[in-house]
Amino acid sequence: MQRRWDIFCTVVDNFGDIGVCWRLAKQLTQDHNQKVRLWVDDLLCFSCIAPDVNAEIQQQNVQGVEVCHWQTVFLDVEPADAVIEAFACELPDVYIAAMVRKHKRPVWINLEYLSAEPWVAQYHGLPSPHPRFPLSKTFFFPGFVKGTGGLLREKNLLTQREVFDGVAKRLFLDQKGLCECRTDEIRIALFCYDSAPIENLIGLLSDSLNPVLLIVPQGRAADRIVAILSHAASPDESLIKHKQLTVQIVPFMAQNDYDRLLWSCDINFVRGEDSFVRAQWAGNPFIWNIYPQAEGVHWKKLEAFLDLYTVDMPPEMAIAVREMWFCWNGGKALNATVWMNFLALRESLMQHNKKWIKQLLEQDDLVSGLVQFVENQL
Ligand SMILES: Cc1cn([C@H]2C[C@H](O)[C@@H](COP(=O)(O)OP(=O)(O)O[C@H]3O[C@@H](C)[C@H](O)[C@@H](O)[C@H]3O)O2)c(=O)[nH]c1=O
Repeated sequence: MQRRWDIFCTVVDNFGDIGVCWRLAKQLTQDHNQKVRLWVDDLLCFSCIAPDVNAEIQQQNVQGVEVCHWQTVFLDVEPADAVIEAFACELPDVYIAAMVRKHKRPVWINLEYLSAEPWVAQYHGLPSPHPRFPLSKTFFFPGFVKGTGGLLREKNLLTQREVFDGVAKRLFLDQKGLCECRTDEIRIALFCYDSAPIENLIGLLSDSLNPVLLIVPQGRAADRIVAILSHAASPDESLIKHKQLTVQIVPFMAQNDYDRLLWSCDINFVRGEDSFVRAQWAGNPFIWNIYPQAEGVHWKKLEAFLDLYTVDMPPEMAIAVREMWFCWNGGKALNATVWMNFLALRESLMQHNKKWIKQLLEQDDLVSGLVQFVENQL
């Protein structure tokens, strides 16, 4: 049944908050024929991942989703049937009061951050009564195992990814002005935080046995690489060659194109939450730079994911993956042995990732779970 949804998103930092909400809004609209309003407080950040969004327009229709600028003074609007507050952002009081006044109370969901920690399945689906209003919201926890809310996955994602290999891939690379790949060249996409040991990686890739093409979206990591390789920079600074390494700095891409970039590369360095999940659906070897949190809380999350992801790997393979990820997150120095051991696993990781995807497919995707949950409540 077609329901109306309001999704509220505050951009804390980076692109992950709006990245997740935008996918969620699109999937509700396109895969489930729902009517979605997406309230975002930072349209400029949004327009980086969705160039169709005009940061100057307060209310606009983008790919079937009604995009609204969430401003401090919130107008009295009619709440939808289902309301999602993303990542515990606080709904405006005036909106909550309108929810209370509705004859049929909306289903209120707090969509949480993704974690592989075992407690997630226990907390997923728990209600939380509001301290001031006679309403209750439900915690929805995305996750990797049964009993959690699952992961964002469009209905036709894996089919699209399969048919992409071949002509479509070449066309995409061409369109994006990405260098022609030599047969022995390793193509790597790099998206990471400042804390990652980029200097070490650049050194290792420069001395690589094979030529390497490193594709880096504009941003702080790209700036650092330009600084590191300043002696080798070409006049336009978008293509830098140093020994075996070619660095190509590319404009930040629309989200759909970024997916295609992940499908096109031999190895994907990803970060945060959304690109991390997309790298898993891409199926190529990937290395996760986890969002660093105070007091090292993120290490537990990293371990929890690695426990799930490596459990079926032969021990040497599990060790090599753990070592690489540990070093990439600053646990210890990244050296040639760690990198070479990881690189040697490329083929076996492709095979492993096929099994991993199969395992992930055993659970419903996040949006199907949300739609089902809302239908059961209304
Ligand atoms: C590199 C690139 C990314 N993207 C998209 C993919 C994702 O939707 C988004 C990046 O989001 P993430 O991978 O999650 O990384 P992030 O670091 O940008 O976001 C983070 O934000 C913090 C506030 C959260 O606490 C983190 O958990 C995480 O979500 O940007 C593009 O659309 N084009 C690009 O060129």
